[in-house]
Amino acid sequence: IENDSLELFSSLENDNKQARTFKIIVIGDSNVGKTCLTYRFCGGSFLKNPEATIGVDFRERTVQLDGERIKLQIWDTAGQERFRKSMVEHYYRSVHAVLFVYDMTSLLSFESIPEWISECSRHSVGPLVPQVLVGNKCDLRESCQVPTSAAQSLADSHNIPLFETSAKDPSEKEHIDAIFLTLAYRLKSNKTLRLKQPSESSLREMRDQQEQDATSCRC
Ligand SMILES: Nc1nc2c(ncn2[C@@H]2O[C@H](COP(=O)(O)OP(=O)(O)OP(=O)(O)O)[C@@H](O)[C@H]2O)c(=O)[nH]1
Ligand SMILES: [Mg+2]
Repeated sequence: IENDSLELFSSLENDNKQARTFKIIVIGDSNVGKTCLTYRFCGGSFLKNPEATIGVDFRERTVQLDGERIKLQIWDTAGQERFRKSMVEHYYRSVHAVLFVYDMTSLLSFESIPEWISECSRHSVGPLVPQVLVGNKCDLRESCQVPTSAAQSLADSHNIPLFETSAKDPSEKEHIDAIFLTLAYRLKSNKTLRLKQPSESSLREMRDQQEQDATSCRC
């Protein structure tokens, strides 16, 4: 009886324990599908007519990994320079993982990846921060401009895993889950990570900035 009640107690304790939260930023050129990918992961469906992201959109999903609840706080960032420049510092502050995205039908978006990687390092995102490279829009096979071999060698040279997927194709839904879960597993087992949460005041400051950007440069 004693054993049973101990087990019950520890499982109750587990349920009550707050889920650990990890901040994942999604980075890449405008129009590559960052909003659609994050929407697919958090909302389940394909977002048909997304607008260009201004500043950042927050999405969230809690997953259960080996009996632990993990909350993934996903920062869907803006690809357009004018909608992101005032926010860059906020993107990288206390980030736990990074997802780089390019569009498989746009060579230019792929050629930007090294710049996104170096922006990351300039903001002191070190090698302990899990990263993945994602080629999106694999459903548009005929218009593909980025050979898998080229993407793979870029990924290898940075020691980052590569995934090719589609936010649009419903049969890729589980694959998108797996991409985010790859990061979540690495975060869960990385005991050395500091789990600093963004403070309320810095979030407020960021939202004010976002409103300013939205009203001043919709041209
Ligand atoms: N065919 C296809 N189209 C996609 C896919 N993902 C996104 N799109 C389309 O690509 C366009 C851009 O998608 P977004 O998700 O808004 O791109 P973004 O990277 O968030 O762009 P910014 O917010 O400006 O940085 C939209 O017209 C989407 O419908 C995909 O997997 N396949
Ligand atoms: Mg967007």
